[in-house]
Amino acid sequence: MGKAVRPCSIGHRVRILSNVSPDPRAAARAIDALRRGWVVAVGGLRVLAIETADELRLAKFDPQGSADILLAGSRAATLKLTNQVEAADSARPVTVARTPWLDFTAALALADPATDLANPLQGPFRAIPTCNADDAVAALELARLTGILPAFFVLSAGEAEVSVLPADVTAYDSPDRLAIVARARLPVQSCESAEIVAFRSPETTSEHVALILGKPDGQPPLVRLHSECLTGDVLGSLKCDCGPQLHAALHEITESGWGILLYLRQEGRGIGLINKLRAYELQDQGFDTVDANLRLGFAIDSRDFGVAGRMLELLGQLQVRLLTNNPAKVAGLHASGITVIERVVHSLPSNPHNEKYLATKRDRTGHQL
Ligand SMILES: Nc1nc2c(ncn2[C@@H]2O[C@H](COP(=O)(O)OP(=O)(O)OP(=O)(O)O)[C@@H](O)[C@H]2O)c(=O)[nH]1
Ligand SMILES: [Zn+2]
Repeated sequence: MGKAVRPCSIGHRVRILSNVSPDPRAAARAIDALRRGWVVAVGGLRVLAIETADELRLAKFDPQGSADILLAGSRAATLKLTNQVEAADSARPVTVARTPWLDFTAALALADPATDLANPLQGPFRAIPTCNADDAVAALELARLTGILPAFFVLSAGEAEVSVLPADVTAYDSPDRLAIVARARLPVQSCESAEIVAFRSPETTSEHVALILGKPDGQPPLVRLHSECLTGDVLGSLKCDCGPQLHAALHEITESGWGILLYLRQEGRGIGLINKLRAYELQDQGFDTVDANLRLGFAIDSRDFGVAGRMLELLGQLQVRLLTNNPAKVAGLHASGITVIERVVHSLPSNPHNEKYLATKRDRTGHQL
């Protein structure tokens, strides 16, 4: 099957706007719109998220039935579509040409891996060059920030109620505008004199917190970056090690004299609760935590630890001892100007449900135990 030569028609009208400074609020509007199933212009593309669309919305968006499908590279690789394009990773968009048999139901099956094993896909499907690649990358990033599947019906520019540019998306996700907004005394089991400090930025809904345990004594604090895990932290899930790690960190920090636990709203390594639960469903089918993320069309880990760096900077702590097995956390803090003077191993006993998960972290994501 050869590659189709289909010209990309660039949306000049929207492109002209790229001279103005980035507007993170435009990204916030776009996230809201995608969640509600509305059409969004991302640069020179118009997209309709497959997950939040339906037959009627699709017919209105695309009366001719000519909208192609935009997928993340790692999802396309799962669908064996990447042999038709250059090597793909999750961040690299792949466009699938629309065909008469690619109706709404078929598009949903391309977007959602839940039924891959039960219903082999009907094809043939054909990958074609992606128009406005930067805009397509920004659309995929918006899907992650929205917590929906990274898959869209896509048309070139035209009317849309909401429009956003790639630079707006980057500005939205930047920790630069994070600020301290509230702080209060919070006695906790491990430390009665703890203080909680809450952070947020004007556009995002993520409210990160720091728990300061003990009194600063002039020494670099022992710090734990904890990424949100509703299932592990609150419900006591045995599938991961988050709950025990959280509680052990609170005690270890208190015992060390003083330190800080950063509770980062990065559920599911940044893909959100719903997508994490989709990954769990795939894990029930036999895929490990890494492959499950890739099959969904996400990176293995979407977290940006710059947010933690910014929080430590706002707390005036530029040197830390870090409780982690994850070298990416050390590198992420370094990249945001925080010196990690020591990495302290943070391993807890496994249980029969998380043994494989912990082995995958060691073998596939470079965790050092
Ligand atoms: N996508 C996805 N996220 C998961 C899965 N299991 C746990 N998580 C998320 O992974 C994050 C837990 O990571 P952390 O404990 O902060 O850190 P880590 O990368 O394991 O590194 P350590 O500091 O060594 O513990 C939380 O956001 C969890 O919700 C999974 O199977 N899939
Ligand atoms: Zn967890």
